[in-house]
Amino acid sequence: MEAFVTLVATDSYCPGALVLAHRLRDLNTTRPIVCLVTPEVSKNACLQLAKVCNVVHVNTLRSNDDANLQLLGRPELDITFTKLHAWRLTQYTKIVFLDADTLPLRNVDDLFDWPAFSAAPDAGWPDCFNSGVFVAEPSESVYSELVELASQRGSFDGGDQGLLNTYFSEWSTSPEHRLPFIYNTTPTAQYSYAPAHVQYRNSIAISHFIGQDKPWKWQMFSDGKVFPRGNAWPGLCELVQCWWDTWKKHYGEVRKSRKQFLYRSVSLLALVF
Ligand SMILES: O=c1ccn([C@@H]2O[C@H](COP(=O)(O)OP(=O)(O)O[C@H]3O[C@H](CO)[C@@H](O)[C@H](O)[C@H]3O)[C@@H](O)[C@H]2O)c(=O)[nH]1
Ligand SMILES: [Mn+2]
Repeated sequence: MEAFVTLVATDSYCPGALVLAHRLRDLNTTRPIVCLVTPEVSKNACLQLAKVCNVVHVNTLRSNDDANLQLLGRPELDITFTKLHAWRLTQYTKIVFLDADTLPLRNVDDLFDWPAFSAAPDAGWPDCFNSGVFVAEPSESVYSELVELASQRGSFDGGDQGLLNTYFSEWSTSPEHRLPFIYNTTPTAQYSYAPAHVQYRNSIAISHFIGQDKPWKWQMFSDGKVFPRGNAWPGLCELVQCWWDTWKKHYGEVRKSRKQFLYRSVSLLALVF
């Protein structure tokens, strides 16, 4: 059996996982969806998640690597080592891991045709893979080796991506394990090559909102259209709109804020749970 797997280590990423799971289902996946959940996640969030996926409780794995996380500018990503628990899901022969901030734009069951370990290049350093989308075969021994490597050498970015790139270092020289970029496009990357996003828009399989600006932090006008954040370019607004349309489809319209003009996403969890 094969499964999609995601991770919710804090309530703040729960909306992401809910939209991801609904989206996979709306796009008619034939595979079960597993959500790894840590003890930090509230009971209410777990209840909501359990309605759309199989919740698997795991303990939090932290990198405790403040220096490298500082370099990455993301101190909150110390908990991403928890992702390693995906290798312990040995009841599945193959898994496709998707970060909670990914949004499939079409059915992506074809990812299961790829060999383990497969991943797509990272936009910031294409000789490294981005660890938000990968194909893997669960294995207790790989899990143990990853944990061992983490304790011996740590991660060069303080998160799972640095560790996994060190462990699967042959990835960069094995083309058969290199997923096309359309499986993990990153429209929020600092250098995101906007013209290519426009040119290949219809080929994108998965959009991945890397960085701190997650779709659930955006606001919306009362007509349901997203309020462009910062210098967001039109293609990005369209993708965030797609995320919000999925949310609205399954959880209804978000209540009007006191200002009457904008729907506030910040109170989104409170509105649903
Ligand atoms: O407070 C948190 C932080 C992260 N997560 C989970 O961990 C994932 C990774 O965090 P995210 O904010 O998505 O990281 P990115 O901005 O995507 O940054 C990059 O760097 C991370 C650390 O190496 C990798 O985990 C990512 O896959 C990679 O894209 C999320 O999607 C969630 O599934 C939580 O549940 N709560
Ligand atoms: Mn991510």
